[in-house]
Amino acid sequence: MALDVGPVDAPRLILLALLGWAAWRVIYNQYFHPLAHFPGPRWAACTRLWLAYTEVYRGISLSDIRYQLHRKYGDIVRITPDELHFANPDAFGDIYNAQNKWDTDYRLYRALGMDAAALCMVKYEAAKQRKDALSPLFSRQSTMKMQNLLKTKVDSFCNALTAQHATKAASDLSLGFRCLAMDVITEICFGRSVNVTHTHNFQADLVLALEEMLPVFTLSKYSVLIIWLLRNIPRRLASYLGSPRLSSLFKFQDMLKEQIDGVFRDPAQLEESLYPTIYHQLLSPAAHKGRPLPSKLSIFDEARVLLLAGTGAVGMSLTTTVHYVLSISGAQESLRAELRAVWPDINTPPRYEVLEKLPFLTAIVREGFRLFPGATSLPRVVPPGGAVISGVHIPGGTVVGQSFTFVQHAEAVFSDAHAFIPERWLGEDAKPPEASTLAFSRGPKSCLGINLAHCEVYLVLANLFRRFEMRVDKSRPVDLTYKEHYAPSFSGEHLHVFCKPIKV
Ligand code: HEM
Repeated sequence: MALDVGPVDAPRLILLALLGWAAWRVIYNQYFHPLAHFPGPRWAACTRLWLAYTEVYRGISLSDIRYQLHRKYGDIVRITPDELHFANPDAFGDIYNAQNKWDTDYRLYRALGMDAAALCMVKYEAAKQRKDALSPLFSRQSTMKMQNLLKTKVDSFCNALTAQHATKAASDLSLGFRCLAMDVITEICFGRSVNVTHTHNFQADLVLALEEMLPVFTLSKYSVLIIWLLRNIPRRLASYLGSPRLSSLFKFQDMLKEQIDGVFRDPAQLEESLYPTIYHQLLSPAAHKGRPLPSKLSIFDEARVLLLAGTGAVGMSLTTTVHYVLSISGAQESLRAELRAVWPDINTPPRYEVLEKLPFLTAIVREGFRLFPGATSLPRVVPPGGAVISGVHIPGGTVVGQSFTFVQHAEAVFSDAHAFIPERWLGEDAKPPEASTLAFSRGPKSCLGINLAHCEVYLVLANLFRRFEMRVDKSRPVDLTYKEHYAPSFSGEHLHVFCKPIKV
């Protein structure tokens, strides 16, 4: 006999079917899922909503959640129904290495709302092709060629510090480093610097707007609606919900769109540029080896990723490093003495190639990158055949990851791991240099800007410590506690430093 479903019963039936499906998913995830035997909170195994509740509603940073879970459940924790997180530092190399051509997990990468950029492409092959096209712009050779341009930006930054000191005020270096990094990345990528270093004490709206955007990425991991809004929200509403500063971000995006329209309309204008930009690379048929060139939208997404990636990590790792150097008695004097030996005349700074050979400066750079809480757990999808991670077979399709701090801050790898000890990179028992580049990840999705980041960090530290006597403003003690929103965000008191110029 046919079931007589009237118009009133249909919604009820749909609701019942949905509830039944949800109940079945919970039971399946708990008892029959291939990851059912991995330890973790019961509700985390049932539904992703547990993590959303803990991270978004309770406001606990994902990095803290992971440490708490590993303390309770051991080395491998099931953090959502289909995701495992590893505490054992050996897992890092099993997940992030050049041989693993694994896809990335769409839930994190799509959440950034820039799907058509290499970083957010979840399929290995597509991401690699795009990255290969961009890489020459950020090679070591190319970075060396751009050094004079970097030097100009660092000089402007130092002039801003000098001007601020003339008013007897401390400089907000947390923002200052990000302003400088933003000036550099916009000049290199788009041939047009935003010049935010000139903003009074570095309070640049564009930099602050990027910081305000970070928590949105934590929300968008759990909601497609927010991802949609990221692209489509009316500007007025965004500024109302967020802050008026967002308008500076919108203006910048308009500038990018205009630029992209311009190069599509008249590619010949690229020939006028003094340096190659991302447009030269992304619109070069040779760089794409005969494959179709990216669309306007795709270039726009790439540009936005570069702005984000090239600003925050450089700025925050410099903040971390300078804070620690200034917290060790005598460290800035030792560094200055080393710098003076290769830079006796203050008006004739050495090139990066000289600076990168200085042992103490190098040890400081490495230790700074190690302590910077850099990347979150970057989720990768185990291929269908499964994989062995940390000595355990993990089924295909599992999302796996390890927060970099589980290696960089692990006592088993670095003794007294939370202390800033540049000496661990010096002498006969020195740690191998590659251990300091973990912060840039490993394998096919490792950082595109590693050469540029090193060059910037060396030039900035050398200029700061050779050209200024620095003293922390103790009335405003810095707080480097961070919250994880894809990238870490330092939401506490900024690093304020009196920077007194050195004349000779
Ligand atoms: C201290 C500075 C930096 C650190 C610690 C850092 C770290 C990282 C890490 C860990 C990743 C991997 C992200 C993932 O797999 O999700 C990454 C990717 C990336 N970084 Fe950096 N980064 C830094 C500076 C820069 C700079 C200056 C640029 C500018 C060009 C840049 C551009 C990128 C891009 C475009 C990607 C995506 C690569 C891909 O699509 O596979 N980064 N970075």
